[in-house]
Amino acid sequence: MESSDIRDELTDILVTETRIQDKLRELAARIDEDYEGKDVLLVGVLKGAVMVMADLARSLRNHVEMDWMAVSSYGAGTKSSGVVQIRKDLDSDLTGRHVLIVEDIIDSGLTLSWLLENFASRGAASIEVCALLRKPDAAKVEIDCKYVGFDIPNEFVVGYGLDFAERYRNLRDVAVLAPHVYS
Ligand SMILES: O=P(O)(O)OC[C@H]1O[C@H](OP(=O)(O)OP(=O)(O)O)[C@H](O)[C@@H]1O
Ligand code: HPA
Ligand SMILES: [Mg+2]
Repeated sequence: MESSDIRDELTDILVTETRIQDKLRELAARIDEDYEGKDVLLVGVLKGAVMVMADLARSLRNHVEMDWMAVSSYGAGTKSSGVVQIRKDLDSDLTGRHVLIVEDIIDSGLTLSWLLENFASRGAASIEVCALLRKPDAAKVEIDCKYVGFDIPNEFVVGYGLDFAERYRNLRDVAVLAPHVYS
C-alpha cells in the first residue's frame, strides 16, 4: 500500500480524542470506587488495547499492576477469522487476583469470549471487562462487560489503537475506515 493523505482514507470521525479522554476518566473513577482497597491486575489485550490501557491506567488513583496478553483473530482483514491465536501469554499468575481485562473493542465478541473461557480456570478472585468501544449489532456472542465506553454502529473503525492491516493505530480519534481502502 502506498502512502497518501490519511484523511482521504477515513469517512466519519466517530469518537473524538476529547470524548475518549473524558470517558476514560469517567470509567477510571468508577473503577477506583468499585475496587477500593483491592489490588487490581489490569490485563491489556495486545495490540489494540495499548492506547486505552495507557490512558485508563494513568487516570486511576489506586494501585494497579499491568500485564499483557497478545491475541489476534483479524489478521489483515476486516472480519474476525473466528480463530483466536495466543501470541503472548500473561507473565502473572491469576490465582486470587482481581483481574480487569482492558480491550479497545468488542465486535463479534469472539476474542473476549475465548479469553474469558481461557482465564476461567486460572483461579482469579474476580474477572471483569473494560472496553472502550462495543458494536451491539455485530455481537455473535454476548459478553458481560461492566465498563463500556461507547456503543458504536456496525462499521469497521480505526484509530486509537485499532488497526486495518497494522495501520492507523496511531490516530488520536476513532474514525470509520473508507470502504475504498479495503474493498
Ligand atoms: O470481538 P471481536 O470480533 O473478537 O473483535 C475484537 C478484537 O479484535 C481486535 O483484535 P485483533 O485480532 O485485530 O488484534 P490486534 O489487537 O492486534 O489488532 C480488537 O483489538 C479486539 O481484541
Ligand atoms: O472495527 C474494527 N476495527 C479494527 N479492528 C477491529 N477488530 C474488531 N473490530 C474492529
Ligand atoms: Mg486488529
